[in-house]
Amino acid sequence: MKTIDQISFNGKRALIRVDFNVPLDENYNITDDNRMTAALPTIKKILKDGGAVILMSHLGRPKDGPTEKYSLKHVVPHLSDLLGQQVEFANDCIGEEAVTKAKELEKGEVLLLENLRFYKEEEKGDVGFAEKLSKLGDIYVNDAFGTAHRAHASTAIIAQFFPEAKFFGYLMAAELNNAEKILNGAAKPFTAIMGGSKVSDKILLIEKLLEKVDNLIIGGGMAYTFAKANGGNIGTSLVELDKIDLALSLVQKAKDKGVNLLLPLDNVIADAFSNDANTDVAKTGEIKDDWMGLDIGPETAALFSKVVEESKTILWNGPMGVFEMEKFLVGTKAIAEAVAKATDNGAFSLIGGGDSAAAVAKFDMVDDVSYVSTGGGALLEYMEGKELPGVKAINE
Ligand SMILES: Nc1ncnc2c1ncn2[C@@H]1O[C@H](COP(=O)(O)OP(=O)(O)OP(=O)(O)O)[C@@H](O)[C@H]1O
Ligand SMILES: O=C(O)[C@H](O)COP(=O)(O)O
Repeated sequence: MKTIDQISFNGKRALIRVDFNVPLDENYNITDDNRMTAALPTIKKILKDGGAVILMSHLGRPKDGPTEKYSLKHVVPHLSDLLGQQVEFANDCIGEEAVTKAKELEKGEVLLLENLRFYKEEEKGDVGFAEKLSKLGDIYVNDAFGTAHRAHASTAIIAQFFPEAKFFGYLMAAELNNAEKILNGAAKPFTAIMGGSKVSDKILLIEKLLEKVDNLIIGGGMAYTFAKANGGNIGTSLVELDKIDLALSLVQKAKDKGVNLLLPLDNVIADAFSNDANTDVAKTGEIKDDWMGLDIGPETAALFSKVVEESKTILWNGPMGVFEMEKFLVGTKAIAEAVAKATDNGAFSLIGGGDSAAAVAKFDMVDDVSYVSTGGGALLEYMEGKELPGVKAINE
């Protein structure tokens, strides 16, 4: 793997694509900085070598050019704190200001460019735009694992302008190495825990995992499509009616492959999608009309936890319930505790990005699992066996 360990950045300007697409609250405070802290080792190595750093990223999905809400200037104070030095900011990612500021950077200094997606050329993978960006640095480093599944100007197209000077950052290398431990050579028993809102987002991954795992646990909103497929009453729970046949075929496939497929036995149900709702516990398939399942029930949590605790490799993607609300986080927390226990007993545990990572962070358990990925969609696509454009661009 071509990583930044292979060169010295002394006297060079490194143009680093990072994924600082972090959640911000209404006052522009960063509510989860995992993606920023994860990029620090790469930045620090380059500065220590005697290089200068130019960071580029997207934030959100702006549709109409420059928008206050999506400005990366909001992350400058926190990034400066994390690095222990003032980070410069360019109000545009290309153009005169960016060029001048990049050129004037001294050894050990850091410049952050404004949101790349203020130009529609970024998502289009425009070659001319990529070329303009490429002029800002001597060496291109891709450390944006979270965006590696996008063939955008800054994540993939730009690499052609650095045929001899393109490298993976440490975060990218760590993400790929950890994903590899799951994909190839997972110690058994191997358990995958799938949750979250929709089956449709995870079909390909589930199919791929059926080839590899011993146990497949399905919880969260997606479990109700399976419950419905089995003919039960699910009340007003989340369901994808057009995926019922698919759910049945996945159950059959699991049987054919000898995979132990575990679905919820009971559920915490509520009479409204609210933390103030009345709650009860119902067996799967026996949810009252007008009530909805918002978490796995206690019997299920105990069953899932037992299987997880006995595992040697664990992949977890998607919460077991609506963990954002206090009343419905118990199931997700029980699973997090089981994963932590297994990890303590020597298992390798990888937490997929997005909401499962947010849940583990909320429970303050990030250090109790083996690895929390910064990738949401990127990790899913990598696990599905797809070649990520951001990875391919450095490798070829
Ligand atoms: N029973 C349920 N009913 C409704 N929503 C649910 C239920 N269980 C979980 N959810 C919601 O599903 C959401 C997470 O689903 P998603 O598919 O996005 O998960 P993820 O894969 O972890 O996240 P990401 O896609 O960001 O990587 C959470 O906001 C959670 O509240
Ligand atoms: O949050 C993510 O998954 C990445 O930053 C990619 O963002 P995108 O889905 O808007 O391309």
